[in-house]
Amino acid sequence: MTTIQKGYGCAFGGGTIINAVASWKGCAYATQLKTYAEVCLTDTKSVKPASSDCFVRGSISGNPDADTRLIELCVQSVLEQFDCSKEALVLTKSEIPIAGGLKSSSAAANASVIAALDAIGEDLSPEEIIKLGVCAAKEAGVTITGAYDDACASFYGGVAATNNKTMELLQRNEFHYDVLILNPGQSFSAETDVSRSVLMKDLVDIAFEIALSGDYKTAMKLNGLIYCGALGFDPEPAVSCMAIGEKFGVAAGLSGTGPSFTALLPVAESLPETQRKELAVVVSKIKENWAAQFPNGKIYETKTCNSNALEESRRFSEFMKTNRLDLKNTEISDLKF
Ligand SMILES: Nc1ncnc2c1ncn2[C@@H]1O[C@H](COP(=O)(O)OP(=O)(O)OP(=O)(O)O)[C@@H](O)[C@H]1O
Ligand SMILES: O=C(O)C1=C[C@@H](O)[C@@H](O)[C@H](O)C1
Repeated sequence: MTTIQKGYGCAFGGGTIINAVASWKGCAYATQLKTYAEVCLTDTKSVKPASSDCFVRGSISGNPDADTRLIELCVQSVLEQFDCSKEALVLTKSEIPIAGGLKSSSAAANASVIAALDAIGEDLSPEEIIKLGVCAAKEAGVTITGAYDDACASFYGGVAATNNKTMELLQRNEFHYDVLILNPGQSFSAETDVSRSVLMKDLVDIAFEIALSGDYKTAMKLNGLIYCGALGFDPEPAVSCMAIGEKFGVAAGLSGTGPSFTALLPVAESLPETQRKELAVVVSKIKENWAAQFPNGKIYETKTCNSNALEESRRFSEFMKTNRLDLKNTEISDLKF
């Protein structure tokens, strides 16, 4: 089997302002945690189909048991759209924990669609790229509403409010915060209780209007408490974090369908020296507090992201191709482009 063309894409993970499961309307923001994808087109029929209708074989670095159907469907859709009869391998490498509520599926979908386009040398509009990934996510069964909100945040960066039923982007803004993430460990975001969430539709609608008014932090706090109530999560990680970060107006809440929580803090570099030091103490205290609550959990320190995934992907592709690298043998920490 010979690889004849390669393509690269990447996209961002994120956090939730409003989970769309209750009312189809959602709002999400992008973080700097990324998923990278590499697509290799091959010139023989030796790629073993993952299922009878699929001529793309996927793998997820470091996660041999994870479900690869989403990325296979993404690449297959691109090849079909351009009548490309080649077979393909798609590999992802990611900083985003899988199925934790941190938009891992949206990032993987956007990254693999972009990588497939790069491999065949074709373009689609941002909207077409996002919708292709959302359709693949629906087909793969990894989403309830299609998660167009997450997909838009992962692609455009910033904060995006959408109607997931009509796949409309209602609002997109720049979003500048430092972000703390608690991933408690267990991952089951696909197994959420939809009917208990829908019970809260009237409350979530109020939170969504608050988000549209631009008060994203209040919307996020409200959304977090509503969904913790509906889904049986203890809101303590969010409340204790906000108590520690009160002086800095820290907002925190459940992300997606859980189990992760995210917190928005002021951008440290934007503060005067003394406050920056105080903020660093607050960050340490939040991390200690979360670690005590979830000894097996993982804590991530990142920032919101306001870059566009397609532009980021072009830089990534050029870096990989110029340096003749392949994703399998390259550490994420070495992807400096
Ligand atoms: N790096 C990745 N590479 C390939 N597929 C991935 C990757 N990350 C996630 N997925 C796919 O997405 C699925 C998880 O989707 P799920 O919606 O449950 O998680 P999430 O997107 O992290 O959560 P949420 O939508 O609540 O933010 C995985 O089972 C896998 O199929
Ligand atoms: O599966 C879905 O449809 C969704 C899952 C979560 O990420 C939510 O945050 C999102 O709004 C919708």
